[in-house]
Amino acid sequence: MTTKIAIFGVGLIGGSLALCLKGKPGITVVGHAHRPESLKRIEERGVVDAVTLSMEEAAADADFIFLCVPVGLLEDYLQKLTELPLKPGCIVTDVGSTKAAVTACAARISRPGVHFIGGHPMAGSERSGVEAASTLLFENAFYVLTPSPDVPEAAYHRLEQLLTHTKAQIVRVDPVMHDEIVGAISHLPHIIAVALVNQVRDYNDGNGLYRMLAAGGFRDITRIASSDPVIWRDILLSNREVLLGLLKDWNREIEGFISLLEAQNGEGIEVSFQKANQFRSELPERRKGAITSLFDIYIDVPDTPGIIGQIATELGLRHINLSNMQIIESREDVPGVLRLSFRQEGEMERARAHLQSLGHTVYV
Ligand SMILES: NC(=O)C1=CN([C@@H]2O[C@H](COP(=O)(O)OP(=O)(O)OC[C@H]3O[C@@H](n4cnc5c(N)ncnc54)[C@H](O)[C@@H]3O)[C@@H](O)[C@H]2O)C=CC1
Ligand SMILES: O=C(O)C(=O)Cc1ccc(O)cc1
Repeated sequence: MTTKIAIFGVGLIGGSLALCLKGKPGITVVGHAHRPESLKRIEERGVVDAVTLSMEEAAADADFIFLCVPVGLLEDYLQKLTELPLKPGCIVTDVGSTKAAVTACAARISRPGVHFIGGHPMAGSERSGVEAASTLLFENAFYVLTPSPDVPEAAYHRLEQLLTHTKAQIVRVDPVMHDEIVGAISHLPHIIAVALVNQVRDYNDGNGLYRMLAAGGFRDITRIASSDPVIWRDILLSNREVLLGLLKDWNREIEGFISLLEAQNGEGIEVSFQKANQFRSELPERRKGAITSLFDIYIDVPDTPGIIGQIATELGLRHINLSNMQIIESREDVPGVLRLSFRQEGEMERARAHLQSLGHTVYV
């Protein structure tokens, strides 16, 4: 007997889930595309066993249905599913970045024999589309599930069991609490990154040096501002109430700094930095959280023409995916330091071993 998985919205997250499940014993993955161009891209990327433009065909006899579309479309998709014949016992889940609204909607339109369990794999990237999908995306990440009290334990465990293929760690959280916490650690930082980039963009209109000198650290801390505008528009609108409260608190934090600076209160500034430093040192070491960290290594590079290209080629020949590279120090009189960033720890380890075998000094 095969287990049929239907994935609606085969983009970054849907495509990555498909890759985790496709080819596993007894599993068939069918993707749903909302337009012919998407269907072609999904076929070309080969992440599913079959892909269709028909919602009915995708949902028919599915044991699990994953809704992986932008948050603003989730309720629409749930509604459309209620109009289709679904297999008795079917589990419907989603991957949206907010959980309160979709869980409430599912409760309103629930029907006997079909179980909705909200989900949020807390891993991703600023990229989108099926081309960016990866089998490794969820490895070691947290995967939040938000079942309502009326979901049978057996259904919850079936989903939990299926998700072991993602190698993520499942965490059960109340949907409202999910939105409050993820609002603070993911959605608010997103707004701050975007606001910061736009502030500097405005300054740059008057002086192009801003953009030129913003390489490196500024680019890193604002990476998430390059994310898909539609995906993030929907997240913000869906978590609006929580975010309005968080932004008021944020204003208070910033007002605090304004007061400290106006009063030239060095001691107060130091106390604020110390408190942040202390709390930050207590954050889990885990490398995968709501905002993805890159895995970095540093190597000394002699001041030899073409050396950077050689290193990139060496990694490319071994199919090691480099996410970013940056020269940290490059002066004629000192050797440079090159930072190489990888999305996966495994890639970083392979790069480190290979570059060491070529005689480079590598620091982590
Ligand atoms: N991007 C990320 O890092 C993460 C995203 N999520 C959530 O996952 C869901 C999907 O996000 P991604 O995979 O990043 O986005 P994506 O843009 O890569 O994929 C979205 C998919 O939905 C499809 N879609 C279906 N109907 C659509 C319509 N009418 N308009 C636009 N697209 C339509 C698109 O064709 C595409 O395949 C969102 O709900 C998002 O909040 C959750 C965790 C991480
Ligand atoms: O690019 C990053 O680091 C992200 O922040 C990815 C991300 C986007 C949305 C989520 O709900 C969870 C993770």
